Amino acid sequence: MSTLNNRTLTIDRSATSRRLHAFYVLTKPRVNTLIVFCAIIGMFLAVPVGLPDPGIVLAATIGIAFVAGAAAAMNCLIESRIDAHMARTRGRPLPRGELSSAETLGFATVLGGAGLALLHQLVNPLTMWLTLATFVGYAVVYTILLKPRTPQNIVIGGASGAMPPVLGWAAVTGEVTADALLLFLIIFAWTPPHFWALALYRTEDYARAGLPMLPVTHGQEFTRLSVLLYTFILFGVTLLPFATRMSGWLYLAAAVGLGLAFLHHAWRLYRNYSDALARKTFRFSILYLFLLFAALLTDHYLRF
Ligand code: HEM
Ligand SMILES: CC(C)=CCC/C(C)=C/CC/C(C)=C/COP(=O)(O)OP(=O)(O)O
Repeated sequence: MSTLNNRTLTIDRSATSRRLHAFYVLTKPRVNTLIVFCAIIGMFLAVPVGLPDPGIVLAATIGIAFVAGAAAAMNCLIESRIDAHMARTRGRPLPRGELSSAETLGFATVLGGAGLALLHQLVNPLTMWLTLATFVGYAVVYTILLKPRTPQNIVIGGASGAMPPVLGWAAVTGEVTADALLLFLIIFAWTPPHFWALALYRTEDYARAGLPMLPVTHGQEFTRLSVLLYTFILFGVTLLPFATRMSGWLYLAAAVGLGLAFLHHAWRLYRNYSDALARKTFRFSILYLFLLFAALLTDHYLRF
């Protein structure tokens, strides 16, 4: 009898941990780690000398992470049918039937509500409103309105992905300055080459799901050219923090080095396409953004 009870307990426990893991997957934890990292860098860059208030940093980080997780869960809910058609996404909790729509909606509401309350009570109302606007920008404007309608979906929708450093900045200063907008601009220009590199080697997936991504609507060659053009724009935009004296020589060296490496990937992709190269370029885009923001932070503290 006691053996049976033990076994039932073990099965229950593993069922519970599977469900907890499914909720965790809904928040797109890997994407959101970089999103939150960029928000934290925004918090540190916003303070001219010294460190931001650790209590604000902690509350803002948790608040932004919760709302970003809720936005990802809403995206999974809205796109569960589309996700079922794509090899990359069909293993997500909703298409697999691990979680119901009601559970996902409940989870996103509680997580997002908790994040917004935290931002309002422990950070400041401006950050709460900007984070809410970012949530709506991703879950509604991008996911519902733009993504199924236009290949410019990620160019326009990228504005919400570019918000995290602005949110971090607003959290510690209570305002949004021109320097914060430069950080926005960097992620905004980075998003098209980041996403289109992936879309190039996932074109069949997107075509099957009926989504008008650039390689589906305008073909591979036009997309490769677009990646190259946006990587040039990104290169120019990343020089602005140095040009405006927001950042110094160390940052400039990193921006030029990383920018040339990104251009090298984009150029090779343009001249000599392969899925493997597109995958490599996509992976590099992530490393690039991480290192560029790390360079902004290092430069900020080594100059003082
Ligand atoms: C509208 C803007 C964006 C679009 C459409 C987009 C699209 C995508 C897609 C489709 C993936 C593959 C995800 C998967 O297979 O689960 C991905 C991965 C990723 N994205 Fe983005 N992205 C955007 C903005 C951003 C931003 C702003 C960041 C960070 C600041 C970011 C960071 C990442 C990271 C770290 C991954 C890798 C995830 C992994 O390894 O599983 N993305 N992105
Ligand atoms: C509140 C806050 C900071 C929110 C930030 C959330 C945000 C704007 C995320 C953008 C990055 C992202 C998850 C893209 C996935 O694109 P996709 O949804 O087209 O990818 P999929 O096909 O994998 O679902």
